[in-house]
Amino acid sequence: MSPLHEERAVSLTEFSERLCNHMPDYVEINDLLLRTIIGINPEERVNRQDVVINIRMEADNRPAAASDDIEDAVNYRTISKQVIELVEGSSFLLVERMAERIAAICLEDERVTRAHVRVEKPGAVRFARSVGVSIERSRDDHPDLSPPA
Ligand SMILES: Nc1nc2c(c(=O)[nH]1)N=C([C@H](O)[C@@H](O)CO)CN2
Repeated sequence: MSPLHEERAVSLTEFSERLCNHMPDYVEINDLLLRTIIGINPEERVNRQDVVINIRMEADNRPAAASDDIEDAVNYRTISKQVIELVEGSSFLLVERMAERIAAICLEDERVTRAHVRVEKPGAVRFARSVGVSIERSRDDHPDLSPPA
């Protein structure tokens, strides 16, 4: 192999190692406990119940770390307020629909490349601590959203 090709091969190897080893940054909202109408059973349609929401948003945290300016951060307080407004004002039948709508809120911030959302209903099923769903959605799953920043 010529020196030029060997050099290029090394850089491709290094590139793939960096790509495979790159751990994303996250902004997290943990154990957001809200009460809402959620469920398919008649009593769930009239009585509010607890839901526990966990959110992990992939976003490059380095700009905010460098500037120490909240404007450069995905503000978890802003996202939390939007999620609280959605959930407390909703009456979804399934936790899947709630999780999808929460992921869409997260991805409205163009710095968020991927949203991990878990929605749980504590005590909704007898003998289980909680039941629920976990989803991961990227900007590609929402073509109507702007491309990554
Ligand atoms: N995959 C799902 N299964 C079930 C849901 C749900 O939202 N997603 N909901 C129910 C009931 O509302 C249950 O939470 C209370 O009996 C059952 N299965």
